[in-house]
Amino acid sequence: MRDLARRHGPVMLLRIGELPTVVLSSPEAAREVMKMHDLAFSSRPMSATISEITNGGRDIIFAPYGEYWRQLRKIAITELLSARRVLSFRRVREEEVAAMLRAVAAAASTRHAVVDMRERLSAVVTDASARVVLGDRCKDRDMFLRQLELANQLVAGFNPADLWPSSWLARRLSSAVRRAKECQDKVFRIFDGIIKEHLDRMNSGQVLKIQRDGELQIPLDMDAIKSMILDLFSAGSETSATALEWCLAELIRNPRAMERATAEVRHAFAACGMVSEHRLSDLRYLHLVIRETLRLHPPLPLLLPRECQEPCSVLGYDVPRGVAVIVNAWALGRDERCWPGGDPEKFRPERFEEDGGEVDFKGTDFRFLPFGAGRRMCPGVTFGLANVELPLASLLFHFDWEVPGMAGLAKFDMTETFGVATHRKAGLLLRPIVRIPVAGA
Ligand code: HEM
Repeated sequence: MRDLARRHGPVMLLRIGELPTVVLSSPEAAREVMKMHDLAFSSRPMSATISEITNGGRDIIFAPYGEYWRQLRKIAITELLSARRVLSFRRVREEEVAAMLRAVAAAASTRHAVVDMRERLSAVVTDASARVVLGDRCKDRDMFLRQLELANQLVAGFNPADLWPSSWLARRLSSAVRRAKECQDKVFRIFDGIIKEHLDRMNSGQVLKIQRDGELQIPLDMDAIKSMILDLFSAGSETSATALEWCLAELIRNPRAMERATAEVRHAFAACGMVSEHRLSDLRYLHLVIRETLRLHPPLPLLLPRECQEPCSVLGYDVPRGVAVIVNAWALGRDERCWPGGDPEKFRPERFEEDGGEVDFKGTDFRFLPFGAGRRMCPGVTFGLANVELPLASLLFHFDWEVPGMAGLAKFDMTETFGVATHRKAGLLLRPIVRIPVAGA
């Protein structure tokens, strides 16, 4: 889509199957949709597969703009995602990261000492999120992650039932809607088990307490609660784990950046022998690394689609009602016009330093939109960053990293997978070398 936009301009109308889809690929176009006409683009298109997975949009991500959505979003923010709440979950994150470090250190002491870091990163984020959202680890975590991965592919929408919604035949021939239903059933069954175990406990997790304690304007039944929990996992864990994986992969591929980030964290925490969350804000370069990673690899490269609710004009082009609108954040992050520091394809965290720290992802700078912007902007920025910062800093503090059997770093594969969230296609098999011992390992 980036290459097409270079030929046809920053506002393109694509007809994908039966679906007219407007693709925006410049900061100016993104600003018009997410700021000037934000209200008109504050709902999302609903496909047959998304409808199955979200119970017809009874979750936060796909609920139509309105009172129901506002209530769900408010609950998620007050119970889970506000800066104060995120801070209060610090101990959970520290415990989960400590467990991951012990497991990596144990693997480092074996003869082959190769660790599947994707698996580890995914596990640490999922376990920490499960403890916060549900009140305990998810026993069926691996099965759950497989279902999330499947949902990630299905909701991308490239199946006949979603592309030709008016066709009875396409719906019959496509297995996607059936698979989406099965996927939702399996995930809800996992939640049922956890909910049953914890509903009566005092520590039953932030989201489960809402239904019991809350005086809600619009009452939520258990299916709505489960849809919301699924959202907080799918939007939260998958994105944070993906960002973490790209951070580590980029550092491996860029030894100078790795050296600088490692030196910084080892210097900052030398006296404590471990990384603790309350001083993470001292790590200036690490934050530049995270920003640069999100620029090159926004975990949701096309954000989440919006739908035009009333006819609008975007950069002089008419956008009719009902059209899906996609902002190509991946293309914005790699646009040479937006990143004057030079070579936008290159991983160079220093570019954010040279910029005087001005460019941020708070939804006001339309060159850099890893979390989107406007009313439907990601409410989980603080939670997501907390999921990335502590594990990343800790892994650099305790270990050096090698890629086993790699002839040269140029061969380190950065190909992306297909899906709403895109992670690296190749696994992240790395050899950790302990530099600073891990407590309890
Ligand atoms: C690095 C981590 C994350 C990234 C890159 C990310 C990115 C995004 C993006 C691009 C959107 C769509 C925004 C738009 O339409 O303008 C979004 C929406 C959303 N995100 Fe995140 N996210 C992250 C972490 C999280 C976390 C940790 C949570 C919760 C635990 C979360 C919950 C949500 C929800 C509920 C929405 C839907 C908001 C709505 O439609 O009103 N995200 N996220």
